[in-house]
Amino acid sequence: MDLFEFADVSLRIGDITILSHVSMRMEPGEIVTIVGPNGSGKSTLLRLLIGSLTPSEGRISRDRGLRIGYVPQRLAIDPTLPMTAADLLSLRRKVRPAQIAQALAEAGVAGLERRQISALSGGQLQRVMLARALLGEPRLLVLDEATQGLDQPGVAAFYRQIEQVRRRRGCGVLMVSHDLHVVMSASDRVICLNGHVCCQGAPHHVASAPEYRALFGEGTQGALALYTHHHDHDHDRTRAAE
Ligand SMILES: Nc1ncnc2c1ncn2[C@@H]1O[C@H](COP(=O)(O)OP(=O)(O)OP(=O)(O)O)[C@@H](O)[C@H]1O
Repeated sequence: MDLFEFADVSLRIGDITILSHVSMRMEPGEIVTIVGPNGSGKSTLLRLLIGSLTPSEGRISRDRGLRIGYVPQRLAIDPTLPMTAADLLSLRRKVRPAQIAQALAEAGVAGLERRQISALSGGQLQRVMLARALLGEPRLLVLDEATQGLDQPGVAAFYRQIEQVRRRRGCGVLMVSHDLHVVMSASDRVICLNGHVCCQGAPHHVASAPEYRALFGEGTQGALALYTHHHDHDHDRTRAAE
């Protein structure tokens, strides 16, 4: 059974069509990355998946009892509040100190229980957020630009951590990222979104596209190369005016 399936899902808010006829599915243990330009609906798709938005049309089915661990773009609470990493991990559920220690270790930040959130580096904070998601024993990890603000080595290290988690737990990983040159190597499949699914496939197919190679290494422009790969259709027909 797939972890989840989107069948011809559209989302409109007011007069604006944000997502149009999106169909996708994920198998257990897969790492899938969603790329696309700003405003292309990536975060909206994740919100539909975790159930905080409902489709206007189409159907989203999730495997029975699917537990999703969500790592947001940034912390929704003030990071300067006096709060330790252990406090953050205990906010939503009652957890034993041993569970906290184990989750932090698995996320690559062992021993930081008593550290104030305000004293964590960006990379450490993202790992604490990952630890928080792992506490729910997810079968699917969902990461929304979780490496924003990290430097290049920090980004690469974070994705290595994610791969380790996947290897150890066998959970699926769905992520939105602009760090295409890094996530390409870590992903089983890449989906390019621009209000609808433009193209998708194995990273090596995408990486061999001349458009991609021409732009490879030019930071987030790599995402643009992927986005133009196999581009044989007109976006204006499926997007409402923004
Ligand atoms: N609640 C809302 N009401 C109206 N428009 C919305 C709402 N939420 C999102 N949008 C619009 O939907 C579009 C897609 O937004 P979304 O945040 O999903 O894009 P994104 O691909 O994640 O962008 P980015 O790469 O900049 O994070 C944008 O044009 C945004 O303005």
